[in-house]
Amino acid sequence: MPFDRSIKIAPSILSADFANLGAEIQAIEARGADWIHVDPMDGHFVPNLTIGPNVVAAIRPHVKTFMDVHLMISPADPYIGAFAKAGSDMITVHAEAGPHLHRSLQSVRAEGKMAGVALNMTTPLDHVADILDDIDMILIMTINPGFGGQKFTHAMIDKVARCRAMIADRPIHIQVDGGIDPTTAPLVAKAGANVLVAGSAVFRGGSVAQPNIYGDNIRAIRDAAQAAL
Ligand SMILES: O=C(CO)[C@@H](O)[C@H](O)COP(=O)(O)O
Ligand SMILES: [Fe+2]
Repeated sequence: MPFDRSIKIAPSILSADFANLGAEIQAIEARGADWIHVDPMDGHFVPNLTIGPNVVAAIRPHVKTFMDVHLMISPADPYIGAFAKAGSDMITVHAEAGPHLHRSLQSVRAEGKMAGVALNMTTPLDHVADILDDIDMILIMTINPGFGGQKFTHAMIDKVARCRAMIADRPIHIQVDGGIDPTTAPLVAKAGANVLVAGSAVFRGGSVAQPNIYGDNIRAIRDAAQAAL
């Protein structure tokens, strides 16, 4: 199958109602979510504690699309097996999480999962330039990781463009995460990102009782991004 570089909207369930995660996932998938983005955080690599492998396993039966797991855990290696067995489709590790990024990627692929690398805003593209064959996705952070609802960092647009040039025609997704909404989505899409994570901009104003708002929010982000291509 040819590599699919079309725009994908990946709602971050960090902004969902945690008391209703299964229903929230069903609601956003029924209204256009392409991937489900999950944000495990360890209270050490980032100053927040969120989701562990048990929760990922619990929501897995509700995810019919693609489970994209962004590990904000350092070191990640001791937990890769657990998140793989919980049903992740993509496991993304931070380049800064250490101690050996390439070994982490090997572990993810050995579990039969797709392997992503997240780069914090101050981490240069050089960290992945020599290992592109071992990567399925590069996640360019557009905020400091740890919390939803932060403001997009415009300086990252040029980094996305340089990442697009670096990967050329390789089958690697470029994901952006942080402050993506209908205003910022076209900027990153034009620069070359094809997987747009959005938490607050998807869940804002909606609920499982008012799910059509999720559909409106997803559509607004996708339409804005596609109009820029
Ligand atoms: O990884 C993270 C936060 O560290 C994200 O996935 C956020 O959940 C995105 O939230 P918004 O900026 O879209 O509200
Ligand atoms: Fe994330």
